[in-house]
Amino acid sequence: MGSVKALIESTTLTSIPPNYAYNTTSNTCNQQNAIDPVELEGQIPTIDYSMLVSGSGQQRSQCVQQVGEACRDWGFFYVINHGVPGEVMERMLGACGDFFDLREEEKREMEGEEVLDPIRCGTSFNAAVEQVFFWRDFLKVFVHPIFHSPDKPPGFSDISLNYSKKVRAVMLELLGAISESLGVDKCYIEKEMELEHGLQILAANLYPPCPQPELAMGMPPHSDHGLLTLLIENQGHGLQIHHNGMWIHVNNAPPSSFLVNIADHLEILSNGKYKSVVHRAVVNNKAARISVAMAHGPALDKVVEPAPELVKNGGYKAKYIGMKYKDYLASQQGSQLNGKSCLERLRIECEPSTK
Ligand SMILES: O=C(O)CCC(=O)C(=O)O
Ligand SMILES: [Fe+2]
Repeated sequence: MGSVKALIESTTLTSIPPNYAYNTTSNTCNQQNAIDPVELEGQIPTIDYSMLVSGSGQQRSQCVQQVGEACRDWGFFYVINHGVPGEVMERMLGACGDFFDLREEEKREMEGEEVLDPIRCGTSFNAAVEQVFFWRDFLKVFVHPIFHSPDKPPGFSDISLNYSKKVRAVMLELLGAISESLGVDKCYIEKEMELEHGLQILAANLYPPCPQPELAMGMPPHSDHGLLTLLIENQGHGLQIHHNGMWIHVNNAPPSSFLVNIADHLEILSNGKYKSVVHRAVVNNKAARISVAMAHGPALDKVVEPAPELVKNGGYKAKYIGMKYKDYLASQQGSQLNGKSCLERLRIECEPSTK
């Protein structure tokens, strides 16, 4: 199937083809889709990363507490002063733009066949199983534990290697703070999830300008697999997160910040103390939007289940059954993306224990 980029460049579109019409009554009459977005500005918490790595003891523990509150109350937060230079982020976004500018035949060589192929590009989310397509082209590359890269465009490999390493260091420090905020040792998540062999996926999204943005959808409501996602974008006005029953526009990112979100396997590991958050990407009719989401998960063969220490600390029974990360990934990426449906299948209904 051709990319959305090729579609809009092949002709002058004044309306979207019917198979991209997502926002029809049959699709939006249920669940989160029906709720109008409500703008709440400046509320997503901001974490000053420098306090974690170079603050005084007191500043650091204050920051760990803020991280814990952001995870508990929002599941999304900005990270500033993280030490990754703004130009490294810009170059990464630029290289992804150059990738999407490759000729269709060049991109087709990198389509991939299986959801676990280390380099995969395409359009929509999983066009093989979808009836309605999303206004989105994507590139997904496994960059850890083994680094992969498309061999085009020139420079992509160096830029993505440098970016991936820098983001990984930030992610590990954040997971350290998250571990501490859960009352366990700083290295707890890193060790338990075998992050030395952890999967890291660079996922680049292109949302070309759309003639009928109110009808199309860039990415449907979903939560991310893995532990933590760090996102950057070339412009705001696209991402929305579902918070307290409302859709919130995310468009006031502090300059050069990462937007970090809790993903499904941190919800499982923390036994639901920190929850992954449903989000979606809408499109606009003015300019192409590019986002680069760096997803960080455990080792592919790791069975993720609620951590015994965290189950006990909370005085609750395990709320999720364990599943191998690889199997979860294959199941989520190989079907239609639909809210938290994949995670819900692992949920155990249980009452608080009496002890
Ligand atoms: O483009 C965005 O802002 C969201 C992308 C996203 O949710 C994802 O890649 O999982
Ligand atoms: Fe996402």
